[in-house]
Amino acid sequence: MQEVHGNTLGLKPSQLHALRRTYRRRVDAQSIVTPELARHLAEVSRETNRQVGVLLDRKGDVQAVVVGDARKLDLPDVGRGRAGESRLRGLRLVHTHLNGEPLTRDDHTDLALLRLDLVAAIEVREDGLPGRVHYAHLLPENPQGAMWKDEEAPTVHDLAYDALSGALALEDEFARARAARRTGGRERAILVGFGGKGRGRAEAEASLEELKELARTAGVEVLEATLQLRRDPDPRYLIGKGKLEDIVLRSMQRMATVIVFDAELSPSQARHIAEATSLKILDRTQLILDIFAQRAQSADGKLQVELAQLKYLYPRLVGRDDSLSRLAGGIGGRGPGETKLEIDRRRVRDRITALERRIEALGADRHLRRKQRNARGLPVLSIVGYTNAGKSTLLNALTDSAVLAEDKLFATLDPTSRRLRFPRDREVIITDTVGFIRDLPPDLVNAFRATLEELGDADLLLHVVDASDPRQDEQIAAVEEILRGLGLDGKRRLLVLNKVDRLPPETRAALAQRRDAAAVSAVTRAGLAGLLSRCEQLLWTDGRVALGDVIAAPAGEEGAGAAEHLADVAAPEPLAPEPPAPAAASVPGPGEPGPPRLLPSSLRRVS
Ligand SMILES: Nc1nc2c(ncn2[C@@H]2O[C@H](COP(=O)(O)OP(=O)(O)OP(=O)(O)O)[C@@H](O)[C@H]2O)c(=O)[nH]1
Ligand SMILES: [Mg+2]
Repeated sequence: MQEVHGNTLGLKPSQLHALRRTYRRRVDAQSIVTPELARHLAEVSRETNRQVGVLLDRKGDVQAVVVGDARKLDLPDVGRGRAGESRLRGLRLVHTHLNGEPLTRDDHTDLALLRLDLVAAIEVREDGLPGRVHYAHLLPENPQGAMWKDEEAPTVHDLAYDALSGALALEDEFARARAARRTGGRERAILVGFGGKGRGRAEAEASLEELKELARTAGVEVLEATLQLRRDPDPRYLIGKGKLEDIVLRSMQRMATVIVFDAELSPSQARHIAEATSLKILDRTQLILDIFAQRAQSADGKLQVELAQLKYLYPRLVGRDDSLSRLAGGIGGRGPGETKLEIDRRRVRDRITALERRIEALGADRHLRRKQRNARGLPVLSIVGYTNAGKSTLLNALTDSAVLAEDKLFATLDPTSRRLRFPRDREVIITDTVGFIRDLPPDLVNAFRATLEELGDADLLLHVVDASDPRQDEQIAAVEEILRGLGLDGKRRLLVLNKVDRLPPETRAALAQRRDAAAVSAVTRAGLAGLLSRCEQLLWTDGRVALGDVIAAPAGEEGAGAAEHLADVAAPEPLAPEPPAPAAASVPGPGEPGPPRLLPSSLRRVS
């Protein structure tokens, strides 16, 4: 005889026996419950003063008998992981309520989370006979956003709902909606912010805003964003279990395909959450990695992103295999190459080693080219700054070129260099770099170390800030922190407050003064002449004397003012077009003439 699940402790042998006998009962496939079964459940329930329930399959056979306490019933594990997003579980729960209450929150949660065909509660009357029946089934996506429909019947005899056809029709609807969504193609995400000790509400909210930007950049449709403040992170789920339940319910309602956490999840948290929700789970780092994977253009960039992804993935490749398939494909599972993530740990490790070697080899090339460039003795001006600060736009404005600039995070991945000519025939190399971001994943910093180390050659760093962004203080701090991590904090740099066209004129000069910065607008070109003369001063007047000092240049007076044209200040000169990716043999040997252009291709584009 099969086991009776749940709260069986303290039941009399006769009661247990009656419960076990329930397994012999059958219902026809269409009916929610038969009057006989309802009477039996009500009787045992009244006698034990506990809720009693059965899980019926689609043939109408009893799959499990469960007993709870007077107010609730805990279902046994009915198997985790959905058969498919458009499928229901193929089980309906029929149980008793002792206090005449309608369906509870727990009932609805079970219905939704377990994707049951149906949940029914039979009121048990004082006399132990079955009374009203409340039942609910899930609903397809609807404009009201309702997840389920509640119905009731005065007695078991009045139940007219066809449970089997109802479930099949629903599955059809789900499948149709799913197919329609698939043609839409975009991932649909719920974002989850997290704050607590060491991260107050304001900071957590700002960070969540940034996560929205990241998601947008990654091409994810953000359905909603929710924030949890909690003193200590839950070791298992990061957020509280109740909150997670809410999120899963919402995700079902909104047909989300992915949940993105604004935190770095430990491998075990990611696994537990994925198991509890059957959804794809991403954290902030993975989202950033995905953006990089989508954007990497150069061979070097692709290798570096792949390396970072694999390093992130490696500790997560434990346990159930399907954690892998859940990671593979779509957002977060995209590799820049044709690498499939369905490879085992050993192959991942081998791949990591191989990638590291190749990146190192490319690094040696780069080193050689840099030496050549340094031999030419041109000063190097490198633009750094938070992502989306306007670095590429500034480079374009200064050199009249057309580097991709757009209102997305990490528009630039590969460093680009241009020649910039100052008056008196002075020339510099000006380079644009990948944008920084708060909590830049360490694997990514490491992977891009090779690219970023070029910053070590810079004579001056132009730290570009979006002066119109309310988060600029944190952004400046984040950039400084990353520069420190790269050992570049000793470099002299000039703060450039960009986008001042968005500020009221009277605050521009004050802000520039306070931060001892140059105020510019890369778009209207205001302040560019002033910026250039400060660069000139730092490079040639003060420059080369106190290398390694952070120079506090005289406070600027520019910032306000009409658009200034640069035509007579700087004659921009784009570099020669890039030749096809050079083979190792194409690196000129000693004495050989270098490439007929000012800059080695490695700087224009990492190759
Ligand atoms: N209003 C205004 N918008 C600007 C200015 N400079 C840049 N932008 C806009 O800011 C957005 C980002 O510019 P980018 O030049 O791509 O920024 P970036 O720093 O290179 O960004 P990443 O490469 O993504 O790190 C674009 O939509 C630009 O048009 C400016 O001076 N004023
Ligand atoms: Mg850029």
